[in-house]
Amino acid sequence: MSAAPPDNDVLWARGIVKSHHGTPALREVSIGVREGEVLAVTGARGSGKSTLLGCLSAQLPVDAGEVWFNSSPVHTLGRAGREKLRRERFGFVGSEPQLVPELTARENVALPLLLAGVGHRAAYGAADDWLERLDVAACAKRRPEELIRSQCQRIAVARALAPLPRVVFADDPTAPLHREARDQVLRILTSAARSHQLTLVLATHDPELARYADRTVALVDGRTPVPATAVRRPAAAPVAASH
Ligand SMILES: Nc1ncnc2c1ncn2[C@@H]1O[C@H](COP(=O)(O)OP(=O)(O)OP(=O)(O)O)[C@@H](O)[C@H]1O
Repeated sequence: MSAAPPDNDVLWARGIVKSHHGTPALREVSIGVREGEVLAVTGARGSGKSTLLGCLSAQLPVDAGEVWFNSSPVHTLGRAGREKLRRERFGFVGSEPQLVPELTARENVALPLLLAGVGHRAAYGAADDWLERLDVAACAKRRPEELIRSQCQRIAVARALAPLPRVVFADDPTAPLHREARDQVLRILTSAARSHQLTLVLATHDPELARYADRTVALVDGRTPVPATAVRRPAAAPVAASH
């Protein structure tokens, strides 16, 4: 029997164990993510970052341990319950943009809003807004095949943020970007999260990118050797959500 999750933790996990086809990826990881914080999960390749984000975001069922979202258990949900939670509360940006190839940039960003029942005008209005913020408004009517990878990745970020999910999970989101675009996308992602009180969990193998986070948790070989002492970033001047 475990303790109840603290009230101010939007995500809370205790003793998560997860293997992929017999390969251990997480070995009793415990972590709390506070409401509205930007948390960086760092670690070398293969240290378990993607698996941890998968377990916290209800994409992967855990083998053992507990995951709670908003003081409700996630580890006891079946596939349908996890899908509903992901659709309604979470946004996801991966290292590949994974846009729908048949749709334009604007349609890709509007899609999750339309699927959630938002009206046509409001959904496309929000899509235009977020494309503008991510500096890809000029791509609105183009399909992914007509765009370069870094433009597609900005569109994927716009798509994740437009529905204003409670938590955004970003798994190495700047992998396809060169340095300048990388910094811009991370600034927009983190400042948008802060200005809209979204919680952002950012996995990266690049410890330099942790400077964008409020707090960092390091994974080593599927464990968190420095659990709660997590490095706290000094308060920084807020960055505007749009530019
Ligand atoms: N689908 C899979 N099948 C088998 N093993 C897997 C699978 N996914 C991950 N693993 C293994 O689980 C461990 C953790 O992988 P994970 O992708 O979570 O780490 P990571 O820190 O995100 O790595 P990277 O930075 O390369 O994405 C590694 O040993 C990896 O090889």
